[in-house]
Amino acid sequence: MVSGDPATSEAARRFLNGLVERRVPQRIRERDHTVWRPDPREIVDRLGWLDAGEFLRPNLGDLDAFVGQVRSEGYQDVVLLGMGGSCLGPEVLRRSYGPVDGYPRLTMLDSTVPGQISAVANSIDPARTIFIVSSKSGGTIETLSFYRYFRGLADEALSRESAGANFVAITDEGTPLQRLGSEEGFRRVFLNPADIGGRYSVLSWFGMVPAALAGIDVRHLLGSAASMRDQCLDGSEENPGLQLGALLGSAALAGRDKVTLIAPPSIEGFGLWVEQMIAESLSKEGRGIVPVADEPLLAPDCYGDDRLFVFLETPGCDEISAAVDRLQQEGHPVARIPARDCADLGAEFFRWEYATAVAGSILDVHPFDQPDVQGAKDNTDRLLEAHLRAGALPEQEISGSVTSLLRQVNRGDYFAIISYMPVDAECDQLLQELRSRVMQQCHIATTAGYGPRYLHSTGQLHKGGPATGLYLHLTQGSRRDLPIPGERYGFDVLAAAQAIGDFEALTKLGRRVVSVDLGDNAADGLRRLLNEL
Ligand SMILES: O=P(O)(O)OC[C@H]1O[C@H](O)[C@H](O)[C@@H](O)[C@@H]1O
Repeated sequence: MVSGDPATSEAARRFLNGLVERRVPQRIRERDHTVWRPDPREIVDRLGWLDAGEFLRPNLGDLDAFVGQVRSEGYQDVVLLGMGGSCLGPEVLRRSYGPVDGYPRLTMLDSTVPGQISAVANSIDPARTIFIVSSKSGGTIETLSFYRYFRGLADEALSRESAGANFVAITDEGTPLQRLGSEEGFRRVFLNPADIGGRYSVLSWFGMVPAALAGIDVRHLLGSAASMRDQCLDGSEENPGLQLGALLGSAALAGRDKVTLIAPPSIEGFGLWVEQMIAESLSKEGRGIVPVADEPLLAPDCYGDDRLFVFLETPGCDEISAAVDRLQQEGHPVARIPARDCADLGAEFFRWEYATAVAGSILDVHPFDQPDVQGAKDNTDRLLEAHLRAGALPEQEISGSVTSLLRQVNRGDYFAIISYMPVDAECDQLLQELRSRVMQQCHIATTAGYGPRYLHSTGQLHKGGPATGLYLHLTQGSRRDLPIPGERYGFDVLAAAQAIGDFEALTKLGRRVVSVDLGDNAADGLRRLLNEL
């Protein structure tokens, strides 16, 4: 199962035996909540992902008809408005499959930063775009604000009466979004089974509606997931989800709590989804696993002994395979999962969902809740109220420097860059350089996330996981605002309230965090930071 480090391999084998002896696969199949907790709450009503494909299969004809109708009406674009579990799965599919001839182009919006919203708005014709408003709870502030903004654009381009046809919702029954959908004339509201949690929802309507609209073969995805599900029903040591879960859990207990996913470029977006799956499911109560995704792949001596590498190995990724071989030769534990690019994505989604649930049982953490995400949301609400009262937000505290942060590094720490700015290829490249420098100089794991996306993913880890994080919080001062129809604040204020709110949450917990304002030009600001190192 794992090469490079016999101790990690031996421990995983032992835990795997123990799981089989305790009949864990059979008990998961029977929805036995005692696999995780004596209390069934937020467990028995969160295991619907085990059967998501079964729920969808009889509805696929209906989905085909829906997609056929949209295509026949000549829509050019589909924009998915959603956060966290409601958009990361579709984002992996979008990046992995790319545009499909004859189908609308799929775009994702999960940022409140005005520049990002304008970039999406400028790239589409709202009259010829289907907007998918996607939210399990139906009450997520970002998603509903995006809706208001784009509904405003569509109303202007069409008319208030007809623009509803450009909107589709995916949500649970009885949510505010379901009501909004029927009151405001949406083309369709897809109701998802309530027992599927947000981050476990990619193989349900949440993933399959955007995928089908973008021309992705959802039958193939579900078929691939079903074959993995069948293998995960197996009560023996051959169960692939059980094997990965045993490895993740046992390695973390032995101090290898930085699970580093290495994926080939063809499916590299998969890391974004795994990051949320692990961070929100397994990092709480002061312990857990730190997911490391999309990190630069460097020489073996840049890594500490707190790593477990999992390599999704696809044919033809020879350079990456050679670098992974070197890690293994130097004694780093590496698990290799053979994959066939997009063809196996359905199976990998299911394998990691299952393995995460198993690892939760080993680590004695509740894998279906996210108790520390709420704190930053409460801070945001409080700051927005303060803004309404006083007409301004408190200033973002600018504190310390990247070098002062790195002086505090201890063995086993991780360095997390959290940045509130539009996603941009040049900045992505500079952020990767920053991560490389930190890895080379300090030999610690690094992560990078854009705000507010990370709040719905690694935000749980930052606040609820082990206190081993060093946080570089990057903002961009104030920019041109973009109004949110019906609100007394705009997106710039919302994004700033989220940035300040999370900074305050981290500070209050005594986390090591510095905040740096990158100035008007984010790329120049990042280059200044690089010069400091
Ligand atoms: O789908 P929604 O209800 O809008 O939730 C979106 C996201 O919100 C929260 O931050 C949760 O921590 C995430 O797990 C969830 O995916």
